[in-house]
Parts: sequence; structure tokens; C-alpha cells
Amino acid sequence: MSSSHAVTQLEVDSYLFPAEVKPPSSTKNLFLGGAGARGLEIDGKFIKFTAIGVYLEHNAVSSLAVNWKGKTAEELTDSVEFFNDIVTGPFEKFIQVTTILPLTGQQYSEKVAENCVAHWKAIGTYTDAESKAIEKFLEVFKNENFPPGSSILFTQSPLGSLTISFSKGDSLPESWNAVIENKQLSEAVLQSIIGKHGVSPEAKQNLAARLSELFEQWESSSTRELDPEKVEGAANCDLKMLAAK
Ligand SMILES: O=C(/C=C/c1ccc(O)cc1)c1c(O)cc(O)cc1O
Repeated sequence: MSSSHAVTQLEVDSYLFPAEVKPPSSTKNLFLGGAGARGLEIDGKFIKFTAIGVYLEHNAVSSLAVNWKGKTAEELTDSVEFFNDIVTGPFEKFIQVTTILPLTGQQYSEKVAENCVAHWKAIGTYTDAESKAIEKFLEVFKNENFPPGSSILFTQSPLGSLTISFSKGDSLPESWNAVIENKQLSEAVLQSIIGKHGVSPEAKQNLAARLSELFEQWESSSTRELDPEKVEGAANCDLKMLAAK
């Protein structure tokens, strides 16, 4: 992504997600792809439990634009394949889940585990390795408590490790609590939020709208840079962008 692209911060239920962060265990800055609440309908009222921000490595824009540029926000929101491409794409991802209501580690991890296992069973990829990874996942959360405003942080490397960190305040920690080496688990956590049965339709809609806009900006800046009439010299070209195309 070129530095001329403006990515804004977002507020979800008074929790602020900065436009850019450096996740724990990462050397890179990731940009805010989108954010939204995760709520449940209780007695006819929508109760928000968590605010979720999804961050992506900068090369996600050029990587995803190949298949998805030119699509509207609505088309992207309705596309299961688009969200699958985000989940499985060869770029780093970071998820910040901030609690709006208090949750225990057990309550949170059991909901996520349930969704991950249901996904694997639906696509027929639930093996012994995933069962062990889920056991480890539940163990990491067992003695944790998340009062409102605390955050659960997932850093997902494209190679398949899932780094889990916890934060009680606004700032992101440098350190992490656990690393689980299981690519399916790493992907399933994001899948459970923005995938086909994702728990945050608001985050899906927001990601679709922001990325559709970024693809448009990416396309116009890359054609501008490739058009000799609009470029003063080759030195002005964003070589990283040209290499990515
Ligand atoms: O955000 C959540 C979990 C919220 C939640 C709400 C009520 C409870 O009793 C427990 C947890 C979440 C998530 O981030 C990812 C996921 O796959 C499922 C979830 O519910």
C-alpha cells in the first residue's frame, strides 16, 4: 500500500482502534482493515459484548486487489470468498478484541473454541492436531479475567503461528502469553469473526467498505505511477508497488 492512502482510526462503543499498530511479537506496523462490535440478542435487545478491530499487513491491499478491486462494498460484504481470502492471505493479521462487558477467560475461550471446532467439522478438517491446539488455547485463557476495556490480542503469522497476548489498558504489550503453532487454529480465530458465520457482521461490513475504497485508491495510484504522462521520472515510481503487481 502506498503511503498516500489515508487509513483512519475507528471508534466502536467508545473504544478507539488506532489507524496503525505494531502487534506484540511483530516487527511490522499493520493498518486497521476494519472494526465492529460482537453482540448477542438477549430478550429482544442487542447487547454488545466485545469491540473487535482487524489489522492487516500493508501488502494485503495489493494481494487482495488482484481479485477484488472494482467490487462495491456490498458485493464484498456478501462474498464468502472475499473473507476467505483475507483469512488465508499471505500477510500478517492482528486482531484486537476489547471487552465492553466483563468476561472470564473461560467464557471467552469456550465461545471461540466452539466456533472453530464447528467450522473444522463443517469443512472436514478437524484432526487430532486441531483438538490438541484447542486444548492449549483453552488452557491459555483458563485463569484470565477481562474487565471492561481489557483486550485479547491475536497476532497471526502467514506461516501459521497464533500469538496470544492480553492487555489491561489502552497500550499494546511488547510481550505475549502464548504461541500456538497450528495454522488451522490461527486462521479459524479470524474465520470465526469475519467468515461465513462470523460473529461480527459489523466488522465484516466495515472491512468490506474500507478495503473496497483502498482497492480503488491503490488502482488509481498504481495506474498514475505507470502512466508516463503523469510521472516525471522513473525515480518517482513506488517500486514496491510495481514489484507487487
Ligand atoms: O467476541 C467474542 C465473544 C463474546 C462473548 C460474548 C458472551 C459470552 O458469554 C462469551 C463471549 C467472540 C470472538 O471474539 C470470537 C468468536 O469466535 C466468538 C466470540 O463469541
